Amino acid sequence: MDSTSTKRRRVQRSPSPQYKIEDDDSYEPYVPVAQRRQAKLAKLTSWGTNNEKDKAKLQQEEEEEKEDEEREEERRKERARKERTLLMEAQEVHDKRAVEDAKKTDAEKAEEADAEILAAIASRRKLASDLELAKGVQYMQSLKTSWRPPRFVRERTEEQHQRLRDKYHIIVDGEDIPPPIDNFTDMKVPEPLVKFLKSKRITIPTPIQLQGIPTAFAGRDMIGIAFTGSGKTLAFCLPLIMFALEEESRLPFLRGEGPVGVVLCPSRELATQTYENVLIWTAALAKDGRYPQINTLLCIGGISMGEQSHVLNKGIHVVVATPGRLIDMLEKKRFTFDNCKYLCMDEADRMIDLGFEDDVRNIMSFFKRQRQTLLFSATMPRKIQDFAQQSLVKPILVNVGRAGAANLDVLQVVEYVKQEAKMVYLLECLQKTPPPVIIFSENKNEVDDIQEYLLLKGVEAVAIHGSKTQEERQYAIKSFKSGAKDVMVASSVASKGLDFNDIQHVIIFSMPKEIEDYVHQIGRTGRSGKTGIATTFVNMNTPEQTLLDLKYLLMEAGQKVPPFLLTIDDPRAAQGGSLKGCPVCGGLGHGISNCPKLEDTQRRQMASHRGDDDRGGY
Ligand SMILES: Nc1ncnc2c1ncn2[C@@H]1O[C@H](COP(=O)(O)OP(=O)(O)OP(=O)(O)O)[C@@H](O)[C@H]1O
Repeated sequence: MDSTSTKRRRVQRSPSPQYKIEDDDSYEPYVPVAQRRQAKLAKLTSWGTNNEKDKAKLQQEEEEEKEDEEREEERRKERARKERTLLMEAQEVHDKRAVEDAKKTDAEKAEEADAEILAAIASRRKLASDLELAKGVQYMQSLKTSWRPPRFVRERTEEQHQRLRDKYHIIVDGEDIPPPIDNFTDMKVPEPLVKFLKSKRITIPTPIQLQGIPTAFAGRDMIGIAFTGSGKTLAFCLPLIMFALEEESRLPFLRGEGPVGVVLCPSRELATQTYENVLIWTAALAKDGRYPQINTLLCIGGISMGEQSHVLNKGIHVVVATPGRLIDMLEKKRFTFDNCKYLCMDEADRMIDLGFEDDVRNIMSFFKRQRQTLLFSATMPRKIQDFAQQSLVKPILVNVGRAGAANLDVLQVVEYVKQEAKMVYLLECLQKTPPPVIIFSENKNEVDDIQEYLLLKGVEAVAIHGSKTQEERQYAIKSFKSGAKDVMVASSVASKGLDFNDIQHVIIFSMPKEIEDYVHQIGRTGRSGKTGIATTFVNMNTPEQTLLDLKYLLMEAGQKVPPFLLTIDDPRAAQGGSLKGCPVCGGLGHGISNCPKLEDTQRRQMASHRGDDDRGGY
């Protein structure tokens, strides 16, 4: 800017709080432009000179002044723009948002609120161990194994693979997905084991096995989701047994060496059952004489590890454990995970979900090298899937049916039974099918009351819940499994993963608040392709939201919905909102903001912060 214009600006501005005059001494009163022009004209006229030169000069000066004025006006506007207060801007943003909000429907607003809650709970740390997180270790490639699909399978096109998946309703997601194989022999499962499985009527792989076993054999991290009773145990145990066989054949394990892999379970009962399966399958291999003995250790609370000393004194190939006892053993260095490279979590959503996440992270910190991680469950809400997926290496998702959907082989009957009429009606219900029957109740005292009532009525019943001793629990399972007892009354302890022979009928005496628990409970029947019945008692004590979850689940499974359930309206439908399942529990009848599981988890977390958490199952 030149000095003339500076000066001109000074004279043109009247003092105001906003435009401070820099040099008061040079102040000149403001003379409007028109007045100045008049003065100039008068001056020229008075000189009596009317020549062309003077006129041109006057014109030029006028033009310059005009330009100056325009420039000044521009600057003024610019300054005004810059000096708009933040408050004004904030007000504008607020007004704009208010207009946008007014346009949104209640359902859209609710959806936004749900997304915010989900984002808040999803911001948890990854599942990688503390050590891995601290060292910033991040594995980018999956583990390499020596397993290859047979050549004729490799030569199939991707379209052929997909056709096979479509045939069995298998949904997969991930990079470089190994091919599905619909035959155990083609999967290269050792012949004596194939023979043994055949003797147990396991001849054709189930959908989760057909895609899950090749995926695990190929060393890939995976999330396996499939209906209750669809053979997930074999899908994750077989690969571990094969890896153990391979390592033992290469260099036999000596005392203090191993394990090759570990299977983590959320309850002692489930761990015991998985352990027994591994024992049977590895024994079938060893019996053949061509394969080495695989040593398996059961590592659960409530049993003396002295009983397992015969295994601890040898090299260990496989460990089946509950988290609490496993951490204890690792801390005492009874064995190490220095060479462990396979970690499978059964009922994984439970393990990660209900406050056991830190235990799992702690267990992971004992691994000294890259591992293959597998998560399996019948219910795996989106929140857990997202969370787990971030923590696995190039994971493959193998999904058979919707996660959390009921097994279609179970006939679901829901009956309205008044609280005081339940016991009597229970006896009537027991007549529906021959034994064995399981009765579920949410409450330990109620479990005891039901057992007592049935015993009085001459029904051979055992009971199992978290407050029973380990011996009592073992006795109940053993006598029920062997057929010595006809009825087992259980709290949710027995609902997850336990595989009893040919349960005919499941009676849910009190409907659990969380629909996932219901799915697991009815899933004790209708296993391995057989059909079963589930009768559920509901009444006015059952929360409406639970009833809505139940209504949608029945509709999804194509089951008969009783009239009293049909009359319950979904408030979300009234708002015109979407009826997507809850990402926290998978329930179809509510959103995240009123998820009973989220409430429970938060309550549990608060309890654990206070130090009064009950981890009874361990
Ligand atoms: N390919 C197969 N063909 C027939 N039966 C099978 C097959 N694979 C496993 N089974 C049998 O099916 C039953 C259920 O298997 P398993 O306990 O592994 O189910 P699951 O999917 O883990 O169920 P849950 O989700 O309830 O734990 C078992 O008795 C098992 O022996």
